[in-house]
Parts: sequence; structure tokens; C-alpha cells
Amino acid sequence: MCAVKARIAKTASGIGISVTAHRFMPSGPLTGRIRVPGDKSISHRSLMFGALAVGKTTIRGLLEGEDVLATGRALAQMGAKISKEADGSYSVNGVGVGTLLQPQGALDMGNSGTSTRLLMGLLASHAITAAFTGDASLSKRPMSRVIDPLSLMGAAFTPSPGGTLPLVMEGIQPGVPITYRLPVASAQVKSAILLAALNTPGTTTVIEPVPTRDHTERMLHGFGVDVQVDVIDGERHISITGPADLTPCDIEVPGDPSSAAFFAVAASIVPDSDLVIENVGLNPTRDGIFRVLKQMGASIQYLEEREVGGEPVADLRVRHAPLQGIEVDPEIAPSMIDEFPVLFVAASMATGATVTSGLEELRVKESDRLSAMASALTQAGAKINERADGLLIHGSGGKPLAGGGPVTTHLDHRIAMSMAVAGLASKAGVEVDSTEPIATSFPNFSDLLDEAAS
Ligand SMILES: O=C(O)C1=C[C@@H](OP(=O)(O)O)[C@@H](O)[C@H](O)C1
Ligand SMILES: C=C(OP(=O)(O)O)C(=O)O
Repeated sequence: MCAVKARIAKTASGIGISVTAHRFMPSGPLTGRIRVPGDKSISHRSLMFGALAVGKTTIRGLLEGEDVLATGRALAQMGAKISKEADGSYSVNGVGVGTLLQPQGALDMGNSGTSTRLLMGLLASHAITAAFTGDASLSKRPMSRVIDPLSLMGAAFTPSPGGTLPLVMEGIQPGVPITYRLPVASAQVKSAILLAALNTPGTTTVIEPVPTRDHTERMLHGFGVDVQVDVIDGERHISITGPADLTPCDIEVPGDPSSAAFFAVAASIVPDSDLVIENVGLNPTRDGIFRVLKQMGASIQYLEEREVGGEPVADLRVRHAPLQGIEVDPEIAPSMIDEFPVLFVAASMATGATVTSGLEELRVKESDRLSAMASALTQAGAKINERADGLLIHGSGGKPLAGGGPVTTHLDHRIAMSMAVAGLASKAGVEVDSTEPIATSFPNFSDLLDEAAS
């Protein structure tokens, strides 16, 4: 048994309730080389686009997280044949654009916003009626942001009060093309509309005032779709003319920068750490966390920069370094939207104050991540002021946090993993009330912690 496994003590399990609390204890330096699992956003899209291409798509490095598996199960309900091969790769035999089958039974999206919103887009331009359901966290999240544009294209929705799941969607074939300016910086909304456009005759255009992750555009191009991107007055205009066919292809999924971020922060704040995180995707619409950590004084070196599956990738060497508090430019937020919880952990160990703003979107993720992290870090001994659109964090000047808990993770994997990282650099460890949600995006998180800190 390696050292960290012993330090992660199981502290509770309710009778009849599948909740596993863990106390993440102070850790020695993180060293050696680790490889984080495949990118979640790219994994979802690989399965979806594979399902829309007639013939066999091969995916290497697919993230086997619960969110991605939910996407896979939904696509299988609509006729795609998805199988895992002996070498660990996945094969998808797609049915083609316009020929998805009517699913029997509801599509259970689990905890996954990306599965829900992208599949709503995909199905909106098919003559399919589908019920979407999800867990307690997903059932609170806003769906009007996709319902509004997809309704303009002709789909009909019966959502739960407040525009939430469970909902029923009646797709339309043929739908009408639209030009839609995104009212919120969201790759999920952009992607939902672009996926609906694939089976909609005519040209659909999404106008994106603030750039968000561009995996949909890059990958659809890889599947042979003509995706037109024009920058007009600083805004991206992304157009697809349907109906469009997808050609199957071979995909290699790079490591997820959102998962790597937990280890980059852990190695930055645990003294004497020197860790290499291999094969990390560094798409400029995703690498904001590494840019901000470097601005704070983190020692992050990019080794062996290369391309994997059309995405920039490098091995990251991260060494412990003193961090300085900074004011984070709100413009960088979309390129690190899922990494703020763990950035808050880094900031709570920095010297001086870190100010974040423009982060209202964090309140509608798997949990209200501003409020959840403010409570969790305060419980662990950090000094935090919660504001409407961000946190003001007074750093400890490199001193370990007191620790404590149990902190409430609200079915949110990123809160659980962020507070696990806080535990590594604390005096008494941090107990998180439930580690189950971690499996949605990073099933081997604890094993890798174990490996790096052994
Ligand atoms: O398109 C995607 O794959 C994602 C987009 C982001 O959501 P929003 O589009 O809601 O910002 C992000 O938070 C999510 O984890 C994945
Ligand atoms: C917000 C996230 O995912 P989703 O929206 O797909 O649930 C996330 O992974 O942090």
C-alpha cells in the first residue's frame, strides 16, 4: 500500500446512502511523472461526432468518466454502436446525420451539463421526441440558454419550472437556420446550435462576442464539415451550412488540462514538489489556469511541445514555488472556467490578496462554485470574502491552512478535488463529505495522487 492511500482515511459511510467521505491528509512532495485521463470536452464530442458519421470512428484516450459514459449510453439508445476494443480504444459505428433513431425511454444525463446541452442541440433538428433527466445537481441547472435558440430553430420544449430538467424535447425536421448572438459566454450553447445546424437546411451562424473553447469547430472540421469562422469587429462568427455529412475519422484525445490543473496547483503549493504531468492539452481556449498560475509565480515549464489530435499538447514540469496574490483579468475566465475552484485553493496559500471578478457563471455549474468554495475554504482556515461575481482571497503567505471539514461538495467533482488539494497543503487534512462525484471527470484521481505523493 502506498503512502497516500494510507493517508486518505475513509471516515463515513451512511447506511443505505452511498456517500464516501474522505480526509485528504497533508502530503509529502509530489514527484515523478503522471498522465491524466483524456479531455472530457473532446471525449464527449468524439462520441457524438462518431455517432453522426456513417462508418467507423476510432477514439484513443477516451475519458472513461461517468459524464462521457452518459453521452455514450444516450447515443447507443439512438442507434450508434459503441464498443471498447482490446487495445483500450473505442470504436463508434455511426448512423449518420438525420438518421438517429427515436430513443426508447428517457435519456439519463447523470451529472453532465455538456451531455445534456450538446445532445439537445443534436436532437433538435431530428424528428425525435426525447425526455432528458439528470441527478439533483443537473436538475437545478439552467437549460433556457439552449431552449431559447433551439426553439427559434423550430424545436419544442416542455421543461420543468425554471427551465430545468426533467424536460421533453420535440425535435423538428427540417428546422430553420438562425443567426444567434450568444448572450452568455458558453461553449455548450455555441455547440448546441452548431450541432442543430448540421441537419438544418441553410446557413446557421453563432456570433460569439467572447471566445470559448473551440473543440466543436476544430473537431467538426476534422470530420470533414465546412465550418466557416470569421472574426468581425473582434467577434467570432461561426457558420455551418446544412445538411452536412460527417466522415468518420481516427481521434486521439489529449490529456485534460482541467484535470491536470489539480496536480499543477498541488505541486505548486506542496514544498519540494517536482512533478511532470504528461500529455496535457494546451488549446489556447483552455490554458488560462496555467497562464494565471505562472503570473502568480508558479514554476510551470512546457516540455516537448507538440500536436495531438489537432490540439497543442506539452508535458508540464511543475515545481513548488512561492505564489503571489494577483488581480485575475476577467477576460481570461472562459479559458479556465472550470479551474477557478482549484485556483482559489492556490490563492489561499499565496502571499497577498487575489481578486477575481466576472465569474457569475460559476454559480450555475454542478454547484454554486463561488459559494461552495468560499464556505469550504473558510472551513479549512482560509480568509475569503464572497462577492456577487467572484471571491476576494487573502492568502496565508505560504503557510499551510489549518484544515478541517467535513466540507460539503454538493455533488460537484471540482469542489471535491479542489478541497482534496487543499488538504495536501494543510496541517490537519481536509475532509470532503463525498468523493463519489470525482468519477464524473477524473475516475483515477486518488490513484494518481497516491502515485505522485508516494
Ligand atoms: O463545451 C464544453 O465541453 C464545456 C463548456 C463549459 O461549460 P459552459 O459552456 O456552460 O461554460 C465547461 O464548464 C464544461 O465543463 C464543458
Ligand atoms: C461544468 C462542468 O461540466 P458540465 O457542465 O458538463 O457538467 C465541469 O466539468 O466542471
